[in-house]
Amino acid sequence: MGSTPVEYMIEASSGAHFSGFHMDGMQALNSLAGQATTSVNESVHKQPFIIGVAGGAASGKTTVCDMIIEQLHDQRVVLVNQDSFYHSLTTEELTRVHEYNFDHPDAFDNEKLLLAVVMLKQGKTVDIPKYDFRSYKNVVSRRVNPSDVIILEGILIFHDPRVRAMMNMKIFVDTDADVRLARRIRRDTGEKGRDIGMVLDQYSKFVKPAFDDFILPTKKYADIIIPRGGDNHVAIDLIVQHIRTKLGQHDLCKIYPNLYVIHSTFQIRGMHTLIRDAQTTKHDFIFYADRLIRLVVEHGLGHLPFTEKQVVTPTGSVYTGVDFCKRLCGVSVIRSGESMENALRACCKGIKIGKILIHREGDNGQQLIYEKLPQDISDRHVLLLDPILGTGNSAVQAISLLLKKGVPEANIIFLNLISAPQGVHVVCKRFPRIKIVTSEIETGLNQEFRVLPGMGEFGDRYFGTDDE
Ligand SMILES: Nc1ncnc2c1ncn2[C@@H]1O[C@H](COP(=O)(O)OP(=O)(O)O)[C@@H](O)[C@H]1O
Ligand SMILES: Nc1ccn([C@@H]2O[C@H](COP(=O)(O)O)[C@@H](O)[C@H]2O)c(=O)n1
Ligand SMILES: [Mg+2]
Repeated sequence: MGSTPVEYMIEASSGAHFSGFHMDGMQALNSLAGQATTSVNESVHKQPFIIGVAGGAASGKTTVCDMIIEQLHDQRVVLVNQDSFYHSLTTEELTRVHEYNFDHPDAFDNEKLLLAVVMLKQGKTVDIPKYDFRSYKNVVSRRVNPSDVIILEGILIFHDPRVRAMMNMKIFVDTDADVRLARRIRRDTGEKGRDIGMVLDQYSKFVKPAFDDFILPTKKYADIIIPRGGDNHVAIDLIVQHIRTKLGQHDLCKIYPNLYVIHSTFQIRGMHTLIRDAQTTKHDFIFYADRLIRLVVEHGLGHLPFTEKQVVTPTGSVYTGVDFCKRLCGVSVIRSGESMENALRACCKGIKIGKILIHREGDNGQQLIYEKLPQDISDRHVLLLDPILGTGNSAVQAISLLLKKGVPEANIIFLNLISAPQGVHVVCKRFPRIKIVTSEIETGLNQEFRVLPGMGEFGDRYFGTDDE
């Protein structure tokens, strides 16, 4: 697998945190440092979803993994077993194999495992050794191709914090010790052709103590603990559902839990196709932009807090519902943001709407020119309106002003029609508690800081101030 230092590989992979947008991630950092330079990354690669499955020996890990793989039949899934990374025994060790502790973390080549996971995470092909339980050696290797889902399975797969950190989901299979022992005896005497006395000796000398000392302490890292292993169909269904949702999500949503991209449908794609088309008439542009804006606004309102409310229906029955949040207001970033005001007014009768004007000089120098905000804005939830999030520089100015006015960061919902990854990184990193709701994530920015593929100057097209 070459001799590239693992630390370097991890660093590159933790571009993983800018998943799918490695270069753009770096550029976002530059932007953060006030030097917004961005271009479209041509070598975008989608990050795989990495699942770790740990648990005692014979707890049912492989069985659970097989069931997940079967249910994810339409995805590219690869299973990597920690067993593959057992050190081959030397001739000396082979003569005293009954004294060898296969359940200790040192029994594995942890660096090799780490490197393999880093490479798979980066979408690279990797050769994984195959371990033979009868000869106690790595005999051959198999080629593993990049996949959408990578499942890492093994008794101590949560042991190394570097491997753990690369996992998107951690599962611990929790099976009673007696059941594990009974299964182990059956498996080792059958499949591995071992003597029952040897199996029991190994269990009391190494397997049980190592479970208590090394495996059980990693249970705390699990996101999901599955009792009854493969018999727990509900847990497996839920896990598969979650993986499917995550795979369908934009990679940025995996990094920033407060970024919400509205669920795409062919209607939504169709509307985007129309408003992005340079040939679309002004009338159609406004019509379809309004439809999309309305969807974003409705989705954004769904993130406001609510209180439970009961009403009596005309049939005399009690309906338990919710009451809308009353303390809210809109703030539009002039001029494009004003295009979103109608949709907000249509959803929230009589809502107060403030305004902010930020002057753009190039795209580095941003200057706040004008603001008119409700006096009691600090007591309100704020829907900040701007159809396009590009570099994130104007957004940072606008949000900073709201914070200065006393609006809690968590009370701000930033509504966009389209958002560039660079802007998302900048805003989400600087203001991790605000929510961004958008209808599509763009590819990137061009040299002039224009969003790509974008839809041109939104304000000009919407308000009819472009040349035509
Ligand atoms: N729910 C179950 N009921 C009965 N036998 C099971 C169950 N789950 C696993 N087994 C059996 O127990 C043994 C160990 O299961 P496996 O999934 O290989 O565990 P692990 O990968 O954790 O070592 C296998 O022989 C398997 O067929
Ligand atoms: N040569 C070996 C290598 C490992 N073991 C045992 O396998 C167990 C881990 O495998 P699971 O599929 O059960 O996770 C572990 O308890 C080792 O003791 C072995 O017996 N011989
Ligand atoms: Mg197994």
